[in-house]
Amino acid sequence: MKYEKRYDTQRGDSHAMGSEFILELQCISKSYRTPHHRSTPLKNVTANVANGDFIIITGPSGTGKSTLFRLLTRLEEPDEGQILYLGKPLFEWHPPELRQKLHYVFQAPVLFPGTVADNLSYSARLKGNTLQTEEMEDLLRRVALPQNYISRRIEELSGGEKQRVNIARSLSLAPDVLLLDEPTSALDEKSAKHIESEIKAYHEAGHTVLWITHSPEQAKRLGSILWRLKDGLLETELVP
Ligand SMILES: Nc1ncnc2c1ncn2[C@@H]1O[C@H](COP(=O)(O)OP(=O)(O)OP(=O)(O)O)[C@@H](O)[C@H]1O
Repeated sequence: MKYEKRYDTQRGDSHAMGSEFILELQCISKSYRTPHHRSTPLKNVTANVANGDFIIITGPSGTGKSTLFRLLTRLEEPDEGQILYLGKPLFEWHPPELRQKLHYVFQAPVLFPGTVADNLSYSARLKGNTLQTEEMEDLLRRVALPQNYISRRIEELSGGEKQRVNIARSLSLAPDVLLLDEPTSALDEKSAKHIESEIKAYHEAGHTVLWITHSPEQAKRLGSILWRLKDGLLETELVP
């Protein structure tokens, strides 16, 4: 699959958009307090994402990786600090528009009852378009699912198959920034590598990707920038 290249030069175009960075996290803090538990997954986190970056996010369980994605898509708000997308604070974006541009692929697939086709064409329908059968077949091929899965019912699929339908549906949205939360956690190694190469192609076409993983091997294969979250702090390093 060839993705249409969106930008001639990644960094150059982000400057052309009027902001040096596509995403800016400025002194972000987030705490949770329940009667039995208090945690502060993010403490004064500052980081920037340039247009076209491929960032791997890693860190022990419960250190705020998914929290970060929830803040980026305004499913939750930070207690302190602000996040800018294309130079504009997130609270100035209309959430549905924001979530099409900054798209969160949840770790547990969120699909509605019906067929694979119903789910794949959902985003197009929201925009008043229809998705042709060939386009759906192409989406399935991109996530290594057989084309006859178009008519399969969601409730008949395995966890890994649902995860792949979920990724295919997200790709059909062509978001500027793809936020992937352990997207291959339910997949065998061959399928996981297939997804990795599709997401790499998506990135090479000029999109920005943030990918949460617990696998050091996967991190090495994929990203050029590593964000490590621990004790509320974010360390950044370049992957050689
Ligand atoms: N709605 C909530 N209410 C209370 N605590 C929460 C809530 N959401 C998250 N937390 C807590 O915040 C911390 C960070 O959670 P988060 O899901 O971001 O971790 P994570 O790094 O993505 O973990 P994992 O690698 O296990 O998926 C955890 O201690 C979690 O218990």
